[in-house]
Amino acid sequence: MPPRPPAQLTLALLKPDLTANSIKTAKVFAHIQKNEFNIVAQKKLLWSKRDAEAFYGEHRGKFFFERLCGYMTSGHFHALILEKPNAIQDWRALIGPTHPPRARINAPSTLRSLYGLTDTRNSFHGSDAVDTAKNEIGFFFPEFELDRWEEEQKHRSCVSDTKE
Ligand SMILES: Nc1nc2c(ncn2[C@H]2C[C@H](O)[C@@H](COP(=O)(O)OP(=O)(O)OP(=O)(O)O)O2)c(=O)[nH]1
Ligand SMILES: Nc1ncnc2c1ncn2[C@@H]1O[C@H](COP(=O)(O)OP(=O)(O)O)[C@@H](O)[C@H]1O
Ligand SMILES: [Mg+2]
Repeated sequence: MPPRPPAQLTLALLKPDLTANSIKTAKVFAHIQKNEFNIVAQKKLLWSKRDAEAFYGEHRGKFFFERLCGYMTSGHFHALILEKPNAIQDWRALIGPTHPPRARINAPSTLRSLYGLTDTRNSFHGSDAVDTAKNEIGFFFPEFELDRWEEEQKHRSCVSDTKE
């Protein structure tokens, strides 16, 4: 039996346009399960403008920054911690390219292709790297004990190694 690859965490958002539609939201949770992501934590929240500007600070000054913050404060949305081997890369691959109109041409089976509306209202977010995921998990889930989770991963891999 090959050793079990280590699990990884990523921060996923189901943005307000999607969360407002309970049928589409249920379908997305089914996609998450079908793609074998484990939901380690989840919350539904409503952002202030300050929250949105803090999270998307890297885009301050870009032409779409105001409309992005307006979109992200337009309603409640889901924040999830997803766990899977290669969770960061797999979730980014599942949601697809940033712009849904292009995704519908280049990546038609991705979630942004299926559910995204426009370049700004693209319905999903996924952390883009290990450090980003750590920061974004801390941003949404300050109560989540990431160090403890990492210790548990080390223990799990030791146990599975000794079983080999
Ligand atoms: N470089 C640049 N691109 C722009 C500007 N304004 C709009 N665009 C781009 C953004 C989108 O990729 C595309 C369509 O713009 P829209 O105003 O329809 O924005 P978007 O598609 O994000 O729709 P939405 O804001 O959700 O209503 O054109 C701009 O001032 N500079
Ligand atoms: N050219 C654009 N026009 C409108 N909105 C954009 C554009 N580029 C990015 N955005 C919005 O800003 C968010 C963050 O952008 P970025 O980090 O580049 O993409 P991603 O969310 O795929 O990592 C995007 O999810 C989208 O909502
Ligand atoms: Mg990004």
